[in-house]
Parts: sequence; structure tokens; C-alpha cells
Amino acid sequence: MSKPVGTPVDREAGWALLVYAMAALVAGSGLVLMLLQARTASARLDFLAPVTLLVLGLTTGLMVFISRANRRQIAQLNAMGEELADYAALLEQNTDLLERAQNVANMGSWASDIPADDITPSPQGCKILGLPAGSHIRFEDYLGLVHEEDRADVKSAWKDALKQGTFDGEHRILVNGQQHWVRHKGELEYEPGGQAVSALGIVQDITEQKHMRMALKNSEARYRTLIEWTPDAVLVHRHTQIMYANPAALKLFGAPDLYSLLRKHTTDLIHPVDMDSQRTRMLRLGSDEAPSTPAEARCIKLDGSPIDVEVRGTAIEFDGEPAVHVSIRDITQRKLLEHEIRQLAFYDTLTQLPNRRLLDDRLSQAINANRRSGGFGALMFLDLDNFKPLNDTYGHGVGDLLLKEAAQRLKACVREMDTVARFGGDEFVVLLTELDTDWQKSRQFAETVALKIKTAMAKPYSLPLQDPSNPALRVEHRCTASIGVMVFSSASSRASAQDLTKWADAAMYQAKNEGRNRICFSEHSATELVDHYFFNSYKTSSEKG
Ligand SMILES: Nc1nc2c(ncn2[C@@H]2O[C@H](COP(=O)(O)OP(=O)(O)OP(=O)(O)O)[C@@H](O)[C@H]2O)c(=O)[nH]1
Repeated sequence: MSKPVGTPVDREAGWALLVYAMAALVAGSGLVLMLLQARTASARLDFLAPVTLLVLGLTTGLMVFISRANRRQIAQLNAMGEELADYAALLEQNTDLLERAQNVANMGSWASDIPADDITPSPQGCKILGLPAGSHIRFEDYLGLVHEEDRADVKSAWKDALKQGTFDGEHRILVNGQQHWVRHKGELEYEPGGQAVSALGIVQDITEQKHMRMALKNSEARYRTLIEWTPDAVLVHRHTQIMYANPAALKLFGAPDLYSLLRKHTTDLIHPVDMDSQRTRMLRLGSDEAPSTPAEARCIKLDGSPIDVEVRGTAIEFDGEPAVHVSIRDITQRKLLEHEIRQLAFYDTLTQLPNRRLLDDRLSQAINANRRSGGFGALMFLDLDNFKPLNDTYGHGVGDLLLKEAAQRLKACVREMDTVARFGGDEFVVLLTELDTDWQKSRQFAETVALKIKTAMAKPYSLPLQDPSNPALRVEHRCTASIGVMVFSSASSRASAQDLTKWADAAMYQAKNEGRNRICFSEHSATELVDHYFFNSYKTSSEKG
């Protein structure tokens, strides 16, 4: 089978050319015949054949020409039709996409022909407004959907929009008896004369957002009311910048007004001693949602004075953004009470020196420390000599003054790290710690301190007689001290705190018996020495081997 040559258009043009050529040949033959017959002046009837040929040729050519022109126009029209169909499909596709997008966004659109008072919502717009799909409504119809309390506002907003060219507003509508919040936003178009002719806008159902916003507003209002009334100080800060302070916080920090606190950072209110720990807590709060455990801290008021507080923080959302709520309780009174209880439990009320209980505790600590360091300590037991006559002659009040003065003198004789305790009555105990790892040096040091104490205590006491009729009246009293000293190492770990006190007490009695105002070393000090060397040599050999 032979293949056709060329495209259909080429073939059609070829056939047309052939027909034109044949028509021209026929018409030409007719014309030639006519000319020849005219020359030979033949009969009138003889013209019929050539004329027929001429007309036939011309008519055929003309018909082919017209037919081709028509076919071209039809082809063009067909092409345009196909193009239009493509556009229509694209439009349909875009409309479908737009509708789906509006559906997802819960947002519709609408167009309004203002002079005709005709509003055409999109399918999603109809759904939001509770209208059948494809509805056209008048402005008055729309007002009928609007909640009656919002109707006047909508009317006046539309009036303004006609002048301004844009609008953006929220109001309530009723859809099947249910209240919905909608937001309209749109633009108007004007004709050259200034008359608004059309408007295009979007409508969005914002009921859910509105309810959430209202719930948030209500909970924030509740939160504010609660913290306004709470007796604890409350600060809300974001990255330490104070955003809110309740009246109790103003009072606690001595702020004259809210503004003076809002200018501050929480770090401005933390005492330098607690800055690091509080910063760490704040950083942890930023990443951890759980409220922090209460912690004691020192804060500073705006006038710079310190306050003891208990702080507790928790991460919150404030004005829609992450922040930290800090609750601050003033614990100054509690601290004072705690201090008072501690003083009563561990300190002598008259001299403010540690009492027997605290002494025992510190002595045990010293024994343990010596055990670790392998060094020596010393315990001195003191009893005032000739104290009773002062009491008996001038009364206990004056005796108390002497005891207080004796306490001060004792403290002045020792280092900060040492302990001076009142054991009871006119008895005192001095604990010297971390003397030396050498027995001789430690004993010497203890003896030096004991001598210093003996000298200080023996100095006369000038005491006011507390006579209201003569306040300047004073009495001079001489009252020495008998001192028993026990040097201990505790390396042997055999001696307890009670043992050491007992041995020092015995040495003190020895000093009393030997005539008072003197120093005696406990004979157990030597035993301790032997134990010490035994223990240390054992320790060294076991470490080696
Ligand atoms: N003012 C006052 N006296 C007290 C206190 N506690 C005990 N005393 C008195 O202290 C005295 C202690 O008695 P002693 O140690 O025997 O009296 P002393 O005159 O020092 O006798 P020697 O120690 O033997 O020298 C007693 O009179 C107690 O009443 C106190 O808190 N205040």
C-alpha cells in the first residue's frame, strides 16, 4: 500500500490548484472559442458552447475558492472553540480549588453589585451564612441574619465603607438559631463619577477563635483577680524583665507605685549572695514546665535593705506569650523565730555563748576532723574561783554581769574557728581545733592559750551595781580561773566527746585542789599521745603493705 504524500493541508491545496487550473483551462477555452467565432461572424447560436465553457470554468473556480475560504474559517472557529474549552476547564479547576481552599480555611467570599443591591456569596460563603448554595441576597436580607444587638453597628460600618472604600469588622449572625461570630473584610470599586459600583470581600467563621480568645481573657481576668488578692507577693517576668507586680509585691519591695517595679528586672531584686542560685532556678524554669520547689533566698528592697523570702516560680503564659510567675513570701518573721529557737536550743541565753549541746556537737566534729587530718586538738575546762561571794554580796544581777564579761574575755583569747561554751554556772569550756600534727607543738600552743586565758580572767572586773538611786556606783571584783587542759588526737578513736570533757573536768579539779588560778594538763593527754603514735604507725604500715 502506497503512503499518501504530504500533510492533509498540502494535499488539499494541491487538489485546489488542480481544480483552479482545470477551471481556468475550461474558461480559457470558452473565451478563445468566443473570440474565434466573433472573427468568423458565425451564427448567434454558436456562442452558446464557448459561453457555457467560460461560465462553467469561472463558476467552478469561484466555488472552490468559496469552499476553501469557508473551510479555513471553520477550522479557525474550531481552534478557538477548543481554546475556550481549555480555558473553561482551567476555570472550573481553579474554581474548584478556590472552593476547596475556602472550605479548608472556613472562609467564604462574596461579590456585591451595589446599584442592583445584589450580594452573591461563594458556596462556602453561603454555608457560613446558613444560605442555600447559589443564593443571591440583598443587604437588608443580610441584616436579617445579623444578631439584633450588632445590626446597627453593621449598618454604620457599611455606611463608612461606602465612603472609605474598605471594611473590616466582626459581628454575630444567627445560623439556624445558633449564634456564630463572623469576620468580613473587603474592598469597594467606584465608577469615575465616584459612585460605589461593586464590592468584593471575604467572610470567615471565627466563632471558635472568638470563644478561645474570650476564654483566655476570662482566665487572665480570673488570674489577675486571684493574684491581686493573694497575700503573697507575685511578680510576672519575661527574661527577668518584670511585666506585672501585685499590690503585695509593691508592699514587700517598698515600691511607691507599679511603674517603679515594671522598670526593673528580677535580678535587681535578688541579693548578691543568692544571685547565682536564683539565676540557675530561673533558667531551669524557662525549660521546665513544672513549678519549682520553694526555696529560701535573700532579696533586696528598692531602698537597698535585705529581706528573707521564700520563692517559688512556675512557667505561665502572660498576654499570650511565655513568662514566669514568681510567688514571693516574706519569711523575715519565720527566720527571726527560727533564729530564736536555734539560739534557745544551742546557745546560752545569758552570755550568748554555745551551750553544752552545741559544744558536744562541735567536739564530735573536731574528733572526726582530727581523725582525718591526724592532728591534735585541745579541750579546756574552766571554773571561776571566788565567784560565789560576788553573788552573795551584790546579788545575782551583778554576778550575771561578771559572767558576761568573762565570756567576752574568753572569746578574745581564742581564734574565730575555736569554740567558747558556757557549760553551766561559772563553768566554761574552750575547744581549740586543728592545732598541729606534732604533739609537742600542739601541747605548747594549748598551754600558751591557757596562760593567756588565765591572765585575762584574773584581771579585776569593774561592775555597775545596778543601783537606780546611784547608777554610777561600781564594784571591783577579783576572780581568777582554774583550768584543766586535755590535749587529744582521736587518732586512736577510742575517746568520745564525753570522755574528753570528763578528763578535762578532772584536770580542772586538780587545778582547784592545787590552789586555784592555775593550769593542769590531764594525765590522759599522755595516753592519747601513745595511742596517736601507735595508730599512725599502724596506719602507715598498713598503707605500705
Ligand atoms: N549570777 C549567777 N550566778 C550563778 C549562775 N549559775 C550559777 N551561779 C552561781 O555560781 C556559784 C557557783 O558556785 P561555786 O563555783 O561553788 O563558787 P565559787 O565561789 O566560784 O567557788 P570555787 O569554784 O570553789 O572557787 C553559785 O553561787 C551559783 O549560785 C548564774 O547564771 N548567774
